[in-house]
Amino acid sequence: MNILDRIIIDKRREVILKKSIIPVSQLEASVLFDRKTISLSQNLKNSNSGIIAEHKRRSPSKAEINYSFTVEEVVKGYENAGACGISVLTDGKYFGGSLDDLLLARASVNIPLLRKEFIVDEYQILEAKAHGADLILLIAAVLTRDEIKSLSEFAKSLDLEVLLEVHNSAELEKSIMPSLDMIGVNNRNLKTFEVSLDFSKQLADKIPTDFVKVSESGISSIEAINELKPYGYKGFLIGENFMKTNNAGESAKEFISKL
Ligand SMILES: O=C(O)c1ccccc1NCC(=O)[C@H](O)[C@H](O)COP(=O)(O)O
Repeated sequence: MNILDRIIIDKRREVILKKSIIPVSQLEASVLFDRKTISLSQNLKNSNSGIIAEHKRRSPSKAEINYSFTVEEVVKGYENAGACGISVLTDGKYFGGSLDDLLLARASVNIPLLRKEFIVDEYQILEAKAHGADLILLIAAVLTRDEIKSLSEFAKSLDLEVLLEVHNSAELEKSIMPSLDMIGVNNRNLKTFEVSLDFSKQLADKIPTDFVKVSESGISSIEAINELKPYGYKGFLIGENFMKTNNAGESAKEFISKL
């Protein structure tokens, strides 16, 4: 079984357990539930840099990345660097993240926050809203078209934007629908961990112009961004390249200043 399938099996179990402990009414009672969200897609359209910086402690493709800074320090550093938005990984088992990370990030910055999670159930979207997210990620590789439709429409009903992630043309073709805001091409194959910017380049023309295009993963140089921009990409999701340094915020600042 590949890692993505394993993550999804664990995630479905986790959601069942969480639902039995924290009722929806408790999520809806969060003071953040009625908060007006901030649009990442608008920020990306109006930005020259387009950087979405990620808080990522570790990942299945790389054991530990960085533990020396607090969530607050990292996300404030990203905001100060001029990032358009921040992605916060909330999966615990494989990425060492949590919903508390999202909450701490929300309390620290005023730019859009993506709940980076393996979403398989509306409950996780309610959690995202209750913990201060502005947008959610849906991964086409693990969802049917009907699931993408119902989950994205549910997110939109809560005023959350939706970033749909694809890795190949079959995933893209099955997923295009009006309830998405941004389409992200993951340069990392989540089943084999192969990374190549060619995935973004090959799919670019197939993404309808109504969606903001985001290139995700494996981006570590200004040259990579300059290569991707002519393909219409407005957003660039970067995690490891910043988090592996001894100061993620400063590293993002130096990177963005060169764009
Ligand atoms: O990063 C992984 O190893 C990974 C493995 C399995 C599923 C998802 C995974 N990553 C999530 C992401 O999408 C990345 O963290 C994000 O795009 C940033 O990538 P990078 O800049 O390469 O850290």
